[in-house]
Amino acid sequence: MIEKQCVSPRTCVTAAARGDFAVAKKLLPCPKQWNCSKGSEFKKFFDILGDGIIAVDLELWEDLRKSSLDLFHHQDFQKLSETSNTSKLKENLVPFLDNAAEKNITIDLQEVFKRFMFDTASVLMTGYDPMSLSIKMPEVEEFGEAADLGEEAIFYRHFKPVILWKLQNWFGIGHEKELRSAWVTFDRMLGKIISSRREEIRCGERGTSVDALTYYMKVDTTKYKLLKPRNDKFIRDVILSLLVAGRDTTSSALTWFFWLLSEHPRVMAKIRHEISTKFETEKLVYVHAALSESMRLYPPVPLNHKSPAKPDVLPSGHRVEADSKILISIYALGRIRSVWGENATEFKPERWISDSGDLRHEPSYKFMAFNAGPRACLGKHLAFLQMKMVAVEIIRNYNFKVVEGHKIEPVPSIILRMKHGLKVTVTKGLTVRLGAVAEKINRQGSNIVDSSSVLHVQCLIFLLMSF
Ligand code: HEM
Repeated sequence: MIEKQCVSPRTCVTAAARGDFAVAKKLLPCPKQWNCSKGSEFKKFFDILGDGIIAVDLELWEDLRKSSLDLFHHQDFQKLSETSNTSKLKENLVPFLDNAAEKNITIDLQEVFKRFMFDTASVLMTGYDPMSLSIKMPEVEEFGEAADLGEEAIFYRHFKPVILWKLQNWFGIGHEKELRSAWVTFDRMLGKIISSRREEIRCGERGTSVDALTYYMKVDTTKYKLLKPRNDKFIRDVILSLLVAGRDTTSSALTWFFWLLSEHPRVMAKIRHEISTKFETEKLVYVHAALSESMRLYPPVPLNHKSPAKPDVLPSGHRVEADSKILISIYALGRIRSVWGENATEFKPERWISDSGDLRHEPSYKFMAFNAGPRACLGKHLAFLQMKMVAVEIIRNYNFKVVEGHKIEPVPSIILRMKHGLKVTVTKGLTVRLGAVAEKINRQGSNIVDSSSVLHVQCLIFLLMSF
């Protein structure tokens, strides 16, 4: 068990998460002994991701993790993220919302966030802007549709006997049919981008590019021996994982956040007050608290998959065998009363704020939306920054109202999306209409399909399947 093997388990996993593998290894001589891998079954479920960071274990993962850390910490990469967010906001999101407000068009905020995140993630990871969000929105966003359907198919693999989904895949039927076509879409789209970048690099162009694609095509293999910068399939795997990690999670988080705000006018009023008095994103304590609170209740990645490298004992006292499948319900964890208190199911951003008015730090093992330990999310900081920029821009300039009677229901998927999207109408200006607030308070809970109960059923199924 990790607690028994480590001199100091917290130091060990924290060191690994930071990328201090030397420190981590001193405490635990071999990464295999961290007993924290995802296991061979995970790789089978997520075969579409190939050898990308999300799906692999051990030494290859270590090289990918360390090289990604180098990239994510690079000042130019962080600058690229900030400038692409700013320009997408000004040049695409604002004109899109202005147009919707002017023409009184109902829009799907979930679709808007997905496209926004796809465009910005694509600029950051590939240097290419697909322009999927614009006033003349292309009807189908190919990558997004493929990712959504692929993620649903992977979710169902968790329930089916392996032989069944393999046969379905072989014959191209059911959800496996969608997964196969998603695979073709990813290969085609990334194949084109990779070959044109190789050509640009060959011609001496893109010398100063800092996107992930260029970085991995030129990655230092004396430092990262297992990476294969010249292998197109390898590059496709690396970039696909980064794209999926950046796009789907952040758009899911923003969608649930905006829905929760529409249900809690008191929180919205406090956010409006904060953003009218503070102008730097780092100082937006209440916005940060509200985003964390939203992800506690609606974690974009609701499940986490672990597989012990050798027999182990969980902190609960349960014995687990080597290679057994352990699914942790992050969704359930965020709602447990003994962990979060009697008001665990309520949306209360104040729980994240200390008496002195600063942000209250919650350990990652308690707030697991970004995972904990060596495989913790690498993009947490970027994600918070991006979400705050988008939230502030929208809240400062627009009022939005969820369409009367619109059903809020989660899709059974490995990413917590809304089944029917988030349909809203938008108006310009900061004025909070008091009538609308009162009306909202009266309506609270009246037309919401209880998403909690749907997800509780999902969690229960998972628990039953894993034991
Ligand atoms: C609200 C936004 C986000 C949430 C909730 C989130 C959550 C997570 C979670 C739960 C994991 C662990 C997945 C697993 O073990 O299967 C993860 C891993 C990861 N995330 Fe994020 N993520 C977010 C945004 C981002 C962004 C914007 C990026 C990149 C720009 C990113 C990059 C990564 C990477 C590279 C990993 C793999 C880490 C590893 O396996 O070592 N994430 N994220």
